[in-house]
Parts: sequence; C-alpha cells; structure tokens
Amino acid sequence: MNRPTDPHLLTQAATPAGTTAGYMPGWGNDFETEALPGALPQGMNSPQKCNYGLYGEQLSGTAFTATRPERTWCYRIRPSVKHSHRYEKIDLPYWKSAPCIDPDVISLGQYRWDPVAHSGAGLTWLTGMRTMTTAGDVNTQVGMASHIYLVTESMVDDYFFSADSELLVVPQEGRLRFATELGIIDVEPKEIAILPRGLVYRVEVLEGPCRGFVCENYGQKFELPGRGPIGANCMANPRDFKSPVAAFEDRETPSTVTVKWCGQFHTTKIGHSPLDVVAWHGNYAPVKYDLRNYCPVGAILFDHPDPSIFTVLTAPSGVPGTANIDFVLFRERWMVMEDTFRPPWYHKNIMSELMGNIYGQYDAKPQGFVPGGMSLHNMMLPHGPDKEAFEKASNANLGPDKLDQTMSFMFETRFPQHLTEFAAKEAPLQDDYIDCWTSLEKKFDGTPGKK
Ligand SMILES: O=C(O)Cc1cc(O)ccc1O
Ligand SMILES: [Fe+2]
Repeated sequence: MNRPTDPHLLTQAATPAGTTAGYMPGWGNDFETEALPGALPQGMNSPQKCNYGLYGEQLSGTAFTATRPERTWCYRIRPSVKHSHRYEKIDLPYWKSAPCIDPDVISLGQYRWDPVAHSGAGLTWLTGMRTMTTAGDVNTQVGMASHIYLVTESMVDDYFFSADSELLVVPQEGRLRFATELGIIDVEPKEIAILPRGLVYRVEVLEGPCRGFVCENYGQKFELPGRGPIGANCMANPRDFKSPVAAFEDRETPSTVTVKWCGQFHTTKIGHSPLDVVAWHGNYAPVKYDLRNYCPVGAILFDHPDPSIFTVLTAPSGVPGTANIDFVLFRERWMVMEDTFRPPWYHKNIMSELMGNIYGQYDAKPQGFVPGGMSLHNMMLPHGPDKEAFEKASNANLGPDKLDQTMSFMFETRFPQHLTEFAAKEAPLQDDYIDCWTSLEKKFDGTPGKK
C-alpha cells in the first residue's frame, strides 16, 4: 500500500509494477484494484458475505443488455443508498443544461471570447462552473454543454455526481485533484480527465487559481475513434490512458452529496465520506490522458486534411460517422505540404465547432484567440483564417515548418450550440470578432494566373 500526498490521506492501493504511481494503464480495460489485501472477491461478484464486512455494489454505465456492458463492481464500507435525508433542490444558476434557449440571445453567428477572468470570489467546482453553450436535450440523453470552470476553493465534505453526463475536463490553468469513489486523478494543463456519469467525487485545488474547459456529454460515452486506413498506431494510443488505483477513506463526518439530475441540482446529507470504496473491478472508471502523448498524423505531400484526423475521442450519436461530440486536438506538429494553403480552409460545416485555446497561438487566428479563450462557429456558419493568417500563408516560402507552442482543441457536435445568457452578456465576448474577415479583399480581376 502507498499513500498519496492527499490532505485527507486516502488509503490507496499499491500501483501495478512498472506503471505511473497511482494509476493503471489502458483505455477501457477490465481493471481490478484493492486498497486492502483480499478486499476483492475472487472468481465471483456477490459473495454471501464480503471480506472486511464490505458491501458489494454495481455501478452500471450502460444498459444491462448492451453488447459490451460497461460496469464496475465496488466493495465499499457503506452502500451508496445510505443517505439520511431526502433530496433538496438547490440553485446553481450558472450551470445550465440543454435545452436552454434564451429568446433574447442570438446563437447564430461567429463568436469569440477572451478568457473569463477570476473574480476574486471563492468558487468551487460546483459554484465556479459557467456554462457557455448547450446543445441537444439532457432529458433524451443527446447533445452536450460546454463550460468554463473557475475554481479557487476545494470542496470540503461536499461531494458531487452527475447523473446527466460524463464530464470531459480540459485544464488550462492550475492543478486539480478529483478524489473519486474509484481513486484519485490529478490533472494540470495539457492533460485531460473523464469523469463517468454517476461517479461520486470531490474536487480539490492542488494549485490555484484553476481555469479550464468542460465538455458535458449527455449521450453515449466517449470512445477511441475508429482508425480506418490509419491503422493501429499514432493518434491516441490506448495504453496512455490511466485509471486510478482504488483509494478509500473511512471518515465519519457530516457531509453533503450534490446530484445533477435532468438539469437540476439537489443535495442530500450523509454522515460519512462516500469515498469509501476499498476495492473495485470493472471497465467503467475515471481516466486521465496526457495530451502530449497524442501523435498527430497529417498530410505529408500536399493539401489540408479534415480535422477529424486529429480526433482524440469521439462520442457516437447513433448515426454512424456523425458524432454527438468529437474531441479534436490541434497540437504542435510539422507542416510540410507543398504548394498548399496550409491553415484551415474557409468552410461551412453541418457540425458546430466550439474551440478553446490551452496555450500558444492557433494557426488560423494568430491574434485574438488567446489561451483560456473560446470561439464558436455554429452549424453552417462560414469561418476560416483571419486576414493576417490568409496573407501570411498565401505568400509564405514553403519548407518544413514546425507549428510550435500551440495547443487548441475543438468540441464538435452534430447539434447546434446555443449561447447561454452568461456567454452572451457576462463573459468577455469580442464584439469585433467578425471584423477579422472584413479586410479580406477581392483579388479576382478577370485575368488568369495566381494572385
Ligand atoms: O475552424 C477551425 O479552425 C477548425 C478546423 C480546423 C481545420 O484544420 C479544418 C477544419 C476546421 O473546422
Ligand atoms: Fe471550422
């Protein structure tokens, strides 16, 4: 057994030999981990009595009858159902769910925001979540929401789970710890974490203030994209995803559990920490991934491929090839294409593109799209390089060129994204964003030849 540097000193299982401390490698593996020897039943899930007097409890992330069920068996000090209070509704006015269509807000447009500033107020994972866009419908489990989080304070004796969604967390500033029922995940910028639907956790600030982006996925879980002709290597490799080893605490202290359920928030009281899972096995677990492990594949002779080539994870929608959400990463890479306009081309897209900058400069927008900032190019609305990027790329002497110091991402969904009132009226929206294309001039003069 080893112990993390956690202020609450959760008792943590030993790390499998040869792997990163506190984590087990592999995407969607059927893991098993125990923080006390013999806590995990062998050869069966539901013994008449569990070792150590633990309760067996199953967390199902898919229907029982799914072709490949995703579920985890937990062996815990108390079953989750032991809460002493009915659920009480609470208000978290900045955390919105779809459908959230404000008649006074126009979502049709090209939008860009500067980073939302920290306010000086003490904010937790729950009070610091600021919804920017929503798409689809949380009640029918389709679509998504995008959020910015501004977190300065740890949750103390307060826990949370979302019955509505899995959360894809993309930090941009500061370091966070997700102390979950299934173990501890620490994340910092250039890493991501995924918190499955239904999993209970508290969020602690390891180094603040913390800001980042969240994609709340109401639909089918994120999975690794099919690789098609690319084959088995490059892009995101399964072994680079890490799930935590079991960690538990046996703390009897008045606590609350907040639940997000059909877009509403409720709390209930419990007399102990719910992070009391001593051992677990299964394939439904939180996971982290270092984006620096993403191996981009691209054009090596001419032309600019579709950005789907940079998909890290995809959440299917039921229509093959048309994602509920694609999570796409634009990171450092070499540009080598000959006689090619190398930045993204001008385009309109049936999918809705929400982008965020993690660090550095994005090639299509050398100015104005800054780390911590976001942009939205909604369904079928034209966009592309700004005037500066266009002129530079059209006139550059093309040789091998490293796109360095750059990491942006896209949450791309098949559903139109609606701005929240916060995004339209409170967040630092750049009113002049569309002017970045106004000075693109007519070059056509009726004569042949490249201009
Ligand atoms: O609009 C954007 O900047 C994202 C994007 C990048 C790219 O290389 C191709 C298409 C696309 O939508
Ligand atoms: Fe685009």
